Amino acid sequence: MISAHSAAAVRAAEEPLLAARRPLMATAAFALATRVAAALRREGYRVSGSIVLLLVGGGNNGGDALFAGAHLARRGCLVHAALLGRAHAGGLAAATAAGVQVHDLTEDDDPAGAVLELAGWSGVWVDALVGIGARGALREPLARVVEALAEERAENPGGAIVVAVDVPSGIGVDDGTLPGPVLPADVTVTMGAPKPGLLLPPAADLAGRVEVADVGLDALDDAVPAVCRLTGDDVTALWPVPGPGDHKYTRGVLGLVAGSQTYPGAAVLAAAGALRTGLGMVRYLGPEVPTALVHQRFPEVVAVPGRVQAWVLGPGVGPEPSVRSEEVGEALAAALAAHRPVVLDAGALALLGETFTDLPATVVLTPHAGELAALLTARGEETSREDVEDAPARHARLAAEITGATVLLKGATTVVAAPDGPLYAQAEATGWLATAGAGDVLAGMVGALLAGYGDLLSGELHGALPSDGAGLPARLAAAAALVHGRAARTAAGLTGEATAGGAGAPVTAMDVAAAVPAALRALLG
Ligand SMILES: NC(=O)C1=CN([C@@H]2O[C@H](COP(=O)(O)OP(=O)(O)OC[C@H]3O[C@@H](n4cnc5c(N)ncnc54)[C@H](OP(=O)(O)O)[C@@H]3O)[C@@H](O)[C@H]2O)[C@H](O)CC1
Ligand SMILES: [K+]
Repeated sequence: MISAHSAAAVRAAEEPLLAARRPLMATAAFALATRVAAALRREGYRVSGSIVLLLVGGGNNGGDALFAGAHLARRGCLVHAALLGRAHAGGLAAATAAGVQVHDLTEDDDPAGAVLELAGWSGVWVDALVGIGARGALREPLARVVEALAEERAENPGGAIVVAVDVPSGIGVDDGTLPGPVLPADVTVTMGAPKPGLLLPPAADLAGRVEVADVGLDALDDAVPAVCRLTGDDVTALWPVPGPGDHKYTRGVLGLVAGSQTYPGAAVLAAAGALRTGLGMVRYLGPEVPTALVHQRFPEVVAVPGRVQAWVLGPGVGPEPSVRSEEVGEALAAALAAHRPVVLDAGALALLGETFTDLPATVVLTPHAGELAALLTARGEETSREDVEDAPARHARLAAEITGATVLLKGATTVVAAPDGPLYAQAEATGWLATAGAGDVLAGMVGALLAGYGDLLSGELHGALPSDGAGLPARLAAAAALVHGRAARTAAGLTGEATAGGAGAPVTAMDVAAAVPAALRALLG
């Protein structure tokens, strides 16, 4: 699992080390210099003779860069430091002594112009304007400098390598927002632990490859992270693998109230997602047309009421009141009365405006940005789709707090929030996954996992959730998002790992469901 910690948690972890006079900045700077050199070599450049431009702000973030610049100068780099704030005194002294050429632009009439000129000769730009000490959007003149560099980079994408120190300057460190201009990085060398903004959209998209420099912040090992990203190993540990003694009720039965006469296909897609995820049985309850379609594709689905351990309600049901949405409401009331975990998708989300106001975290909402905006607005928090897209984590958390439910916000990076505990941010998806029906498949997958843990989540097995059980629905939802993304990559002809390159090819939602077993095989072995 990749764990990100807030700026405050990192400072708290630093405190005792700084009090004990541990040379954190020296460690950070050495790691930064090493990573800059590695980035140069990866691009096929020699370290010695490369020209490096340090963009130095007035805090310790700039200090890291100045000390790193001294190391790089000693390794034969030609290092320029553009000072855009009152520079860290020790760092400046070390840099000057090592032969770094210092350009004090604090009083310059046109600092953006001066920086652009230096940037034009340089093979690496080290962004050390602000780190975790940033408050809000970059102020002038930093904003202008960053805008000019970002424009230059956009026009000349194969140009300099951009290395951000700790975070790309100016991102919302704790919430992943972009309050103002930010220079996109190729590499972010982050100190001690990733910061939430390096995992959360939209800021995470500007961080490039995130490399963690170990500066010995051991206290973070025991701290609850602010944001997590599950990796394949976490999913392997979490996925319910049946043993020889299992039968369909121990594996989990999922009740599915999805699809309508208007949108019958969603029933098939949600059933496909659930069945490919692996569970004991899908019990489908719906009108004639979707039932026939489901049976045509999956004869194993049972279409009569009976015992169920978790529910998926709403895919393929419109948001407007209808007979079908009433059925969804009745199923939700029954599921809640039986303390069963539930996934609420599409039309089911529209029920949460006035009724079902106080939900347990075992209810997982799976909105996209527009649906989340509508839900929040219906709950008195006027919100647009753009508001959600600008700050997905904040809005997912707000919806979780207001409803009590776990919220899986779909997007290129899927964010999962519970009313408390860490957020999850899963970024396995490929652009090909943005296709009709992919959300129905995901709802079925989350439902199947909840069904697998259904008796546990209902408190039936142990009378109570295990100690980490409060976060279990969020973890399961994040695991489903990971496998959904990897299945899409597999179906698109890409390798399962999100870091691998290649363009791939289009996929349908059914292709994604069909590729879930292959994605799982790669994970479960
Ligand atoms: N603590 C340590 O020994 C270590 C820290 N590391 C690195 O340090 C930074 C955090 O350093 P800090 O000095 O606390 O803060 P920053 O450098 O991130 O930023 C502070 C300066 O930035 C100015 N500022 C703040 N917000 C803005 C803004 N929106 N626009 C422009 N300028 C801004 C601020 O000026 P003020 O006038 O607002 O006070 C400061 O000048 C951390 O990120 C690490 O890189 C080491 O890595 C480990 C040791
Ligand atoms: K920075």
